[in-house]
Amino acid sequence: MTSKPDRVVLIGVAGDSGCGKSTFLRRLTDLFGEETMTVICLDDYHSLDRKQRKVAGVTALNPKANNFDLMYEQVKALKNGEEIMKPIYNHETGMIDPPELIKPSPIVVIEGLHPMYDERVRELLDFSVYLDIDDEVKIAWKIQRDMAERGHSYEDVLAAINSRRPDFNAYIDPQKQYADAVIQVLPTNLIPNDTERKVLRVRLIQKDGVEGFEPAYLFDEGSTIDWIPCGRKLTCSYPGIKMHYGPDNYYNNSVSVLEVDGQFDRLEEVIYIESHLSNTSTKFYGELTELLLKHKEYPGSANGTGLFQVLVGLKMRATYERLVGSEAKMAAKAVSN
Ligand SMILES: Nc1ncnc2c1ncn2[C@@H]1O[C@H](COP(=O)(O)OP(=O)(O)OP(=O)(O)O)[C@@H](O)[C@H]1O
Ligand SMILES: O=C(CO)[C@H](O)[C@H](O)COP(=O)(O)O
Repeated sequence: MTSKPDRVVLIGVAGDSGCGKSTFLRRLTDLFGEETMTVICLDDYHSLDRKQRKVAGVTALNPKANNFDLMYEQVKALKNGEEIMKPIYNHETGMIDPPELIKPSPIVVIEGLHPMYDERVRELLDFSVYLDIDDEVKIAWKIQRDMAERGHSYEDVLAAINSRRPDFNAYIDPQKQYADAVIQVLPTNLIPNDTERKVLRVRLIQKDGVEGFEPAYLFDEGSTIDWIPCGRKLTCSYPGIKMHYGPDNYYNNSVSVLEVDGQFDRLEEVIYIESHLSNTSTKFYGELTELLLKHKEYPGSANGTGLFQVLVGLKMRATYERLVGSEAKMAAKAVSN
């Protein structure tokens, strides 16, 4: 991007480490393209490096280890279309590297532990999502990744999760009340006493009454529906698939919840589910399924995490188009007056 964008749309993606933020961002790149989107990892606003945190006895999740004033100033500047010199937190060395120049794109995504923590930063967001992974599932994912790819032992992974829990509960988890959409990942209800955590129950919690955000729904808006789609049009092996849709209350907000428990055997058959969903913000019939099929290999593609990540991505695209479109219309009106 060389020229200053007319309107920068700011998106927040929140979640703990290892909760699927990178996977979600890869799906967003499919929708927006790398040219249109700048991603800022908020780890870069750690004010204490790894050694200093150890000395001070605080985790990276603690606000004391982060510079929210600088985060606010720089995010605001990007939203105003200005360049910034962003610090860099180096995860390999645990130190803070010299800053880098960041130019704004039409879409700026801030992702990490604290996109909605500071009220000033939160107010700047045009759309936000919180990835809420249940502890049991988080442990299973982290163990799979950190043991296979990072050489950690089972005990190391468990100890790391436990040591972060108090600060996670105090500073990260409460942000979900501010999100426009929450993707909640839970153990399945379909297998009694499941310990494998391969089959998941995934809920998409969509805030009602947010300007320009029309929650997706199943069959009939506002009704409560339980649906077993398995049969002639959807192949399901054990333990099957159950879907649910209905209104609910979440942190004193009225929300619309969509839920998928189970796994898709054949991803191309998700078109059957898609054809019963409304307000998906797709541009053509089957776009949601097509986007899912584009990256079968991403973790979660065969369950509700993939489906809802794509759906939230489509909602972000609709927000972007609405804001850019309305700004363009306002500019045209100003010229004609
Ligand atoms: N939907 C999913 N289903 C199953 N496993 C998943 C899913 N999403 C993520 N994972 C697992 O969790 C790991 C972390 O995912 P990802 O890298 O997207 O998370 P992250 O939040 O960006 O992590 P970090 O901040 O630590 O880099 C993946 O390698 C994968 O093993
Ligand atoms: O929660 C995290 C976000 O990714 C990291 O633990 C945090 O950024 C500190 O990084 P490191 O463990 O590499 O020092």
